[in-house]
Amino acid sequence: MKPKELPVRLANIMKEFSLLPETLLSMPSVVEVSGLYKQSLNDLLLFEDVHETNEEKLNHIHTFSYHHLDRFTESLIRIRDRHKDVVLMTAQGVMEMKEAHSVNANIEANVQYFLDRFYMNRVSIRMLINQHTLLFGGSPNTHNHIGCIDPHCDVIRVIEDAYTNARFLCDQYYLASPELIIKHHNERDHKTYILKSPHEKGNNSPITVVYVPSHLYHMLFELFKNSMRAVVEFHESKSETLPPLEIIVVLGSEDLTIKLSDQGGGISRSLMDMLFNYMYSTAQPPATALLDTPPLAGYGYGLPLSRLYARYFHGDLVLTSLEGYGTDALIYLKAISSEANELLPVYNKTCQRQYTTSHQTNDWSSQVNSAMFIRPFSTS
Ligand SMILES: O=S(=O)(c1ccc(O)cc1O)N1Cc2ccccc2C1
Repeated sequence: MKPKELPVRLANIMKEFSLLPETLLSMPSVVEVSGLYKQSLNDLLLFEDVHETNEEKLNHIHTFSYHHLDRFTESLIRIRDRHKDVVLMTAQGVMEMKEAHSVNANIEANVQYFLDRFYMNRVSIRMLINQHTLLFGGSPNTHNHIGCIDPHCDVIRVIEDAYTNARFLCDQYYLASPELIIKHHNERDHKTYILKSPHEKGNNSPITVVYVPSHLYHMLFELFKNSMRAVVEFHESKSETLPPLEIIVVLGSEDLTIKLSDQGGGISRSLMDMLFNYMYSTAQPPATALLDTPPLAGYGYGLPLSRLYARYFHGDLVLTSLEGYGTDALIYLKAISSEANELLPVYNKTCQRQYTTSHQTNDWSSQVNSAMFIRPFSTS
């Protein structure tokens, strides 16, 4: 890791903090988060000079830097631990703001823009810290992982783990849970394999990708929770057997796509945007009642954060819903590792303009033109 990478990323997002609407910046939880970042930046700056030494101190630095490296790694671990509740704290700050002030579309747009970049910045900082502590922290290397990156991440296995754990939660709370059918299609050998039940081991070559298993798990666990809840609640009054979830994994030449389909009744287009909106996901209006009773409560940020994990390595997470029937959730990953570099927020004029310009009001309007709705007399 370039020695200045971490302080640069911390400093970038701290500068952006200062552009936030005062109504959010002044919230107690946000003030506390800002304090954590200042503290952590100061911790890192203590190591600033270690890398800039002239020749004659080099020998001294060698012994010192080994000792220093330990202190540097310890400092990173302390920073990672200090920031472990930042997502919850900022969500609390959003909640405090909604209770204390009226929020207009402009503030909502700024909060959405900021939190996407703030959480992406945080994912990248935690990634750097984990890489450093795993590579230099002395812990034994888990079977040729590079830090937290698995060069042969077995997608089906992570799907099975996420399904099993989400299903356990679902059974505990609803005393029922849908089955899962897994299909996978490999562009290279043009065959589609169907695994009826997840524990059945297919004898075909596993679909693997260079990825961070914990990121993939986080996304899948979130999607399984949503789909299981949807299927159980949509069908419980119908006392039918629950329709199974279906997953298809397709390894293409550029994309590795995972599509999870449920028959959970879906969601209307007008509500869909709320699922990724930090302001709605932290509020308690009926709209989020959909997704915030136990055991899925407290996962209000689950979808926006999962989408950030997907986008961090230039992938994406997309929902398409058929209201009244069910929802497809698609995770797109880069099939080629060289394409999967980090996607980082950049602090520049464009970003500053985002906070300073007021968002244009709607420049489309819906006209009811009665002439269009005059039915021709029916001939039937
Ligand atoms: O909005 S959803 O279509 C939905 C959203 C995301 C997802 O991953 C899967 C989904 O199915 N859906 C979530 C949910 C919860 C309780 C009752 C009904 C529903 C409908």
